[in-house]
Amino acid sequence: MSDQADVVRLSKLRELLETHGFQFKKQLGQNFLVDAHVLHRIIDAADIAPNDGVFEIGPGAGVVTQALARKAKRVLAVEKDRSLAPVLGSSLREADNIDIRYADVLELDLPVIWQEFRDCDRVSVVANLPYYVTTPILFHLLESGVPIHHVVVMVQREVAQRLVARPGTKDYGALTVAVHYYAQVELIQRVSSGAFVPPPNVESEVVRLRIRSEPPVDVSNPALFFRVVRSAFSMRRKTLLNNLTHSFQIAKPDCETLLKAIGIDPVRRGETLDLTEFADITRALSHTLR
Ligand SMILES: C[S@@+](CC[C@H](N)C(=O)[O-])C[C@H]1O[C@@H](n2cnc3c(N)ncnc32)[C@H](O)[C@@H]1O
Repeated sequence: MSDQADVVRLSKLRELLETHGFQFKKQLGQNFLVDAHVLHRIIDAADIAPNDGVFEIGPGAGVVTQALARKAKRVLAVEKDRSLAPVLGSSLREADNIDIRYADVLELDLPVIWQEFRDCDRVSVVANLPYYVTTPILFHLLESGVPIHHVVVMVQREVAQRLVARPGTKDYGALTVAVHYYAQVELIQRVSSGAFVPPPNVESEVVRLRIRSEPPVDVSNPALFFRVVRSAFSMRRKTLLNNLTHSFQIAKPDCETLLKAIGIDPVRRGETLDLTEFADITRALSHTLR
């Protein structure tokens, strides 16, 4: 179906929801997309080939789902709100390559779900995310170990800025470092609140995460790497030395020697360190903690 069909469908969204007596649930982050231009930017960014699978989180009324199904081999979408079943049953009735599961995505065993994409060349994740669970969902995906090509997601603009922040800036934090460990992040499109029904009270942004095949830094112990990152940002105004000694229970002089040995000034703040420096600290600490 054509792009024009999306415009028509979007204009009928309210009618479809009313027909089925659907009530929006704010607590589930239900802000449905009604802007055809933004929809097409999402689909373009997902760059789906005919033999690809797509995992969609939160199909809502199925607007993004339908557009994805026109490009992909199969779409598996997981929706927490069962009351959307009649709406989705009606909006997706013509597609035979869409499978909807009613579940909380955070409770799904993703390696098991990925089995269903066995016959697909690549699998991407696409979602207009429910903002109240953005970070847990991103980590559920990234830490699952399943092979993901791209993740194209609509997030709150504030989160998008944190994802692309540079060391030494106020937006740079544990989320930035952790996501960069797994992926390269690109900003795709700023989206105003008028693109949704009902409009959220924050601005949004579409971002694309290109999942790395290998981490960008050599970290022999990823669990320790993430502990170091969390520790460095645990008290932002404290020095690296203070945060690390507190989290890892090492004597201050020993920690100072360790940091100096790898060329890192102990009085720096965690927010000034880049990924390579976090990796250096992890390796040094793994010898000390042995
Ligand atoms: C921002 S809306 C997006 C709806 C639709 N994709 C669109 O773009 O119009 C987020 C959707 O995620 C669903 N949702 C919320 N929490 C969820 C969870 N934990 N697991 C799966 N779906 C969830 C909501 O019910 C809602 O349909």
